[in-house]
Amino acid sequence: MYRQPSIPSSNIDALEDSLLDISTAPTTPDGSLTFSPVLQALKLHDALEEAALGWGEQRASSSSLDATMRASGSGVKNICCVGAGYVGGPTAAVMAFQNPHINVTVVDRDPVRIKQWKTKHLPIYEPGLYEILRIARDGSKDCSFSNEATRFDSLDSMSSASSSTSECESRCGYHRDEVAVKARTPNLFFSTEVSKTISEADIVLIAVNTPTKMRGMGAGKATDVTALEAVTREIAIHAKPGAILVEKSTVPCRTAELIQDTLKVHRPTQSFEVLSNPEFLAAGTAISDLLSPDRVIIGSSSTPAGCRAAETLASVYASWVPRHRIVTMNTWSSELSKLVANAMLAQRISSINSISAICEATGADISEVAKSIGMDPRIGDKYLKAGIGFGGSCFRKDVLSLVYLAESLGLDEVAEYWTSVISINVWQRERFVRRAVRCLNNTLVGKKLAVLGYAFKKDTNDTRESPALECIKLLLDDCPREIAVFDPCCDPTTIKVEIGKLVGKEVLKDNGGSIDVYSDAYSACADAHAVLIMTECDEFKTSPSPPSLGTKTTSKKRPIDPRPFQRLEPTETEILHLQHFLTSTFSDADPLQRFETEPKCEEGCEVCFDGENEEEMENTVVLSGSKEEHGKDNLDWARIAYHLQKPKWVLDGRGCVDEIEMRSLGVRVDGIGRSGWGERR
Ligand SMILES: NC(=O)C1=CN([C@@H]2O[C@H](COP(=O)(O)OP(=O)(O)OC[C@H]3O[C@@H](n4cnc5c(N)ncnc54)[C@H](O)[C@@H]3O)[C@@H](O)[C@H]2O)C=CC1
Ligand SMILES: O=C(O)[C@H]1O[C@H](OP(=O)(O)OP(=O)(O)OC[C@H]2O[C@@H](n3ccc(=O)[nH]c3=O)[C@H](O)[C@@H]2O)[C@H](O)[C@@H](O)[C@@H]1O
Repeated sequence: MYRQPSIPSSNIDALEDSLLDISTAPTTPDGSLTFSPVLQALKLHDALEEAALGWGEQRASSSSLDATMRASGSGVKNICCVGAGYVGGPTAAVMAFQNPHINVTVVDRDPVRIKQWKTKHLPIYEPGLYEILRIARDGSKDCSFSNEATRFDSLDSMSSASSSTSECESRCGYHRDEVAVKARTPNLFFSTEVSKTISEADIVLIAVNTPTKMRGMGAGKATDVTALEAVTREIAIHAKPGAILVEKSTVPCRTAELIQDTLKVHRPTQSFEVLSNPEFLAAGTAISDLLSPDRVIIGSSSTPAGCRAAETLASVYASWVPRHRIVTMNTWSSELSKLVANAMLAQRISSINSISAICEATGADISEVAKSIGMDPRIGDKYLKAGIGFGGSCFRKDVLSLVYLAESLGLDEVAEYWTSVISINVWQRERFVRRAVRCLNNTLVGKKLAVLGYAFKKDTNDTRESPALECIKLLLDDCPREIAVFDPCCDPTTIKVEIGKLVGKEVLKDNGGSIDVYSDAYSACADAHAVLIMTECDEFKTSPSPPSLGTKTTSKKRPIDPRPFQRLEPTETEILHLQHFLTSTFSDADPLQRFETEPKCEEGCEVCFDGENEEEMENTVVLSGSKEEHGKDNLDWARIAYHLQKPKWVLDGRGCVDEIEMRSLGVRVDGIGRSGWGERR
């Protein structure tokens, strides 16, 4: 099911190695169903529609100053983004895509990561990322298409955008506008030449990792700014006079001061502006979040130079973000806003999880409670999905950073309040595992458990701070015969390597332990005494799906044809919108014939070699992973149930399965937030 790009480790010194360990880059699961261009089109559709609408609003209200800024980009020619990770890579790609007149270069000290960004085997998986990268990184050809919307009554006789033109023309007998889109030269680059690229940049974005400090003062809470400090030094030495420095990384409040101090030490006679521009994208929806952000926050000093710098950065965003969504404020507010945004989201999850325990004990149903409270617009329905708690690289670290800040300021009550968000999260996982063990007669000895879902959320291969792993560690204490793990977005080898690293190689089946990782759900579940659902993947859901609350919903509706465009020079967002419509309608990865030839991998590329006939693919333009044309199939629970040991158990940590449907298959369900078998016994 997967093509495994085995990533050789970088050959850099020990300190850097340890920092790179913190910065994990899961591999791209080319074989994942989520790579289907049709699915990607459907998922991005809403974001694009919104972006196009936003442009409508903006066009109606935009000032001539905005228009001038967009056209000129306020003189910005080169942007350098330091850090080619989950934030740096996609952010730079979208910035370059939307600003063809600006060269954006992403630099990283990890040569392996940079090499991956230059090939079709990207180091991270995000729906829609590759299409954007293909245009910005590889350039594009001239293309043209009819400005007439596709007529669905004649779809059968059409196969592409251009054939739709001739069909319509011959039928209606008059000439419609053709839209011509000019070729683009590449303007997105990836490099390991950090200092050289910094020295050429008008704007330097800092998007390096800022994990929790693991030792010394503030260990376990404070932010480790080692990587940020190292980059700041590089910038201080090499940046050209007047360059604007931008914190994209999530940083403690008043970090801009630290950066200014470093700059002053190295360049005492020159002044630089430091902006705070935190990123709010979420894993799995990074591209739609970037294309259509709720807001772009820019913090600056209130001096004229600070405001000018903020305007310059705003002008880069204004190429695709409506001006009213770009909010400027003071630097400290901006830095703090990011921590608070994550803390508030995490707090909602802990709040609903705390209520889930009350539901289990009283007979109330958490999904019904969440639905009813979420209908109050003052509360809203997002981030109210109870489960085994939040994971991911940021919520925990950012809440802890806030706790540390409060403690440093002597605000103990505040620190205690936010600490409880983390405590509930840990407690919730433990509760789930306790319930699972209790359902299985308080013993796991000799039993096989199937774990469905390993990534910290659906639609991503990001496994940092995976709640599943924390639960697996707890389950191991009860000595099960086997824990069989499956995740539709993660590569089994990567999961094994990670478990070996974080828990110990001896726990893996290959080394005589009990954990095995499977590439399909049915083998993982065969003969299991219980199936534990740990990630809210759509594939795991029964039908009809339980009400979905909380996480950003993905539209299942077919994209609509955005034509006719009002102007004969559509924006990149509009062209992308059309491309998604055509891709989903005609299952063609390059319906506008815009893509340049995909970069070839080196001779003997391990990823290509792994099960694929590269020669066959060479002359075809494909989007990475687009060979899977079908959608994500929901699991056949009847098939799984048939092969489970009796009594058949599903322990649902993410509210994925319908209890009545499972009962009809002879399966007992126990889950989060409703009284299940656990209480009835
Ligand atoms: N992952 C996410 O979804 C989000 C992350 N953030 C924040 O963005 C920042 C970056 O996060 P990720 O992209 O997830 O991290 P990451 O770990 O995926 O990427 C960071 C990159 O920085 C590179 N790097 C570190 N030190 C360097 C140096 N001195 N010179 C050159 N390159 C260097 C690393 O090699 C790595 O490739 C963090 O502060 C995080 O809190 C913010 C919003 C979302
Ligand atoms: O700073 C960051 O790194 C990012 O952190 C989160 O994004 P992310 O962690 O990628 O994903 P989320 O969708 O927020 O989910 C986080 C965790 O919460 C869990 N969750 C989410 C929503 C919910 O209702 N219930 C719930 O348990 C998810 O399963 C997942 O484990 C924020 O949503 C982003 O805005 C932010 O930029």
